Amino acid sequence: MMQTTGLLLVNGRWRDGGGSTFDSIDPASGDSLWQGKAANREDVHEAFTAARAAFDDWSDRAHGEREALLRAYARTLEQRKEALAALIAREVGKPLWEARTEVAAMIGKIELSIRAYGLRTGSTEAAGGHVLRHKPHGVVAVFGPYNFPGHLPNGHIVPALLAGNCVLFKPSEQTPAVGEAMVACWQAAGLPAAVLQLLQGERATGEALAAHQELDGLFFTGSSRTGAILHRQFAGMSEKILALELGGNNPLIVRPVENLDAAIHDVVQSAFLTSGQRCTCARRLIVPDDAFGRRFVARLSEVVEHLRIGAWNDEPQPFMGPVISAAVARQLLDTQAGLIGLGAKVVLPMRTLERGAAFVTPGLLDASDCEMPDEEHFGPLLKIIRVASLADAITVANRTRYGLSAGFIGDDEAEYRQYWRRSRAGIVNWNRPTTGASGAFPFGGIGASGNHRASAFYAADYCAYPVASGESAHPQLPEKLAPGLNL
Ligand SMILES: NC(=O)c1ccc[n+]([C@@H]2O[C@H](COP(=O)([O-])OP(=O)(O)OC[C@H]3O[C@@H](n4cnc5c(N)ncnc54)[C@H](O)[C@@H]3O)[C@@H](O)[C@H]2O)c1
Ligand SMILES: O=CCC[C@H](NC(=O)CCC(=O)O)C(=O)O
Repeated sequence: MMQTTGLLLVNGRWRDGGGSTFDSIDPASGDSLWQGKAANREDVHEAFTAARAAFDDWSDRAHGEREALLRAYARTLEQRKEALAALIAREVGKPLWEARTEVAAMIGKIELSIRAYGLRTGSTEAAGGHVLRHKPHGVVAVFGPYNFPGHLPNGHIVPALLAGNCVLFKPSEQTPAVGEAMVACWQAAGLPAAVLQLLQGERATGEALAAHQELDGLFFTGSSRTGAILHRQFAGMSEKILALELGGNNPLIVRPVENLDAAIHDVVQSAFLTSGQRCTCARRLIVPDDAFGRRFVARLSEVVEHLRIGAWNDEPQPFMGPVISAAVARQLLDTQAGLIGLGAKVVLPMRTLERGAAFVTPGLLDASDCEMPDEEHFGPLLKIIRVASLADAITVANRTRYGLSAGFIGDDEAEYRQYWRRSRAGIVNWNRPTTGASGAFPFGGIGASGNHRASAFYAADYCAYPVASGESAHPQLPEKLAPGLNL
């Protein structure tokens, strides 16, 4: 297992924070796996001062030099990949097989970001001495969520550094160990001091970072609730760039298919991968209210009931692990009880396992006859809604203020095209899970799922701003002077 220290990295020095102590708990065992002190306002201020001082040198470096540092970081990740995967798995609770895919995505992000920078934010020249270049914003903060503690902050940090920004990184307070291990990889790769700094902490640290006057931009992945707070906080500050990657209440429409089990597979991957803790997870399954729909739900229930649930290192490996904490498991069970109180019928109950308080089984509720709140329930709880027609399915799918991912399962292409035209989401899939988006494409949502700054391949766009220049090595008189001008 990778060793971590519980320290901050400020101006190239690992040291204690001045704030209160907090722990990271392995959700499977309940053991503390990391303990450290949060960064307080003074720590945050010191990090901003150091980042500002480091910025000119870092942004002046040749682009190729920054690319080389990114590749050195990728090599370090490659060398440490097994240990890093084990740490991710243990801290989040996801199975080792899945944590390995997270590390692979982190490594893959390097070449994708280099390609994206060239295609979306590189330099171009046009006739007449017109040149387009891009410049970094300056000092930016990255706040990460707990469900992908490596891959998602990495998806902001890599393109931000490549563009020449200095970054202050605050991992989720639930996954500080992975945040530390990731920053240690950058340091081992030779990144100069203060170009990337680590500020551990809870909400107060995030608030101090977001409110600092030296901040030029904030790249945030997390809940829509926190995203809305930050959006309000940044109102009237058009000089600061804010990229929000938020949650969803994602619909998945099911229509007749020949291969029932292939369709069930896609639903399970959509709703229960990572114990339902992916922003792209399907939350609402919209099925026909007929014999096919009933057969579909019966088979789904049978398959879901037998999903293997276990700890990250169990053998054989489980499909899914615990949720992030016992507190979150309790909240999910309360949510289930609340929905039942509103009239939802239990198809398969979510319940706690004796294995530990953070282990819950996946639940299925039939919510056809009740008014459900338009909320993201971030866990393995799928609501089923029966509808009479495709038109009704589309109406129900769009009945949300969110717009992250959406899916359509069905053999009829014309029906899918009809849905695609009416859908309101940044990711719309056909006969594929709603999860597992490609890093080679933009990734982001509309509505309450973001602020129109898609990440993944388009992260390059919010990491640099365009500068258009008309250039000439020497002043030159034009062939024709303006009327009334004599030279
Ligand atoms: N769209 C995406 O790309 C994407 C990806 C992963 C997760 N998510 C979403 O993230 C959520 C799960 O992650 P989470 O629970 O860690 O999110 P969260 O919003 O609780 O926390 C995210 C980060 O914000 C910080 N924070 C919380 N309140 C703050 C405040 N008032 N000011 C400044 N910082 C504050 C936290 O400390 C943490 O670092 C889900 O809603 C999920 O859908 C979205
Ligand atoms: O939890 C939210 C992210 C889910 C994940 N999305 C990506 O990995 C986007 C691609 C990228 O950022 O490179 C998914 O779709 O499962």
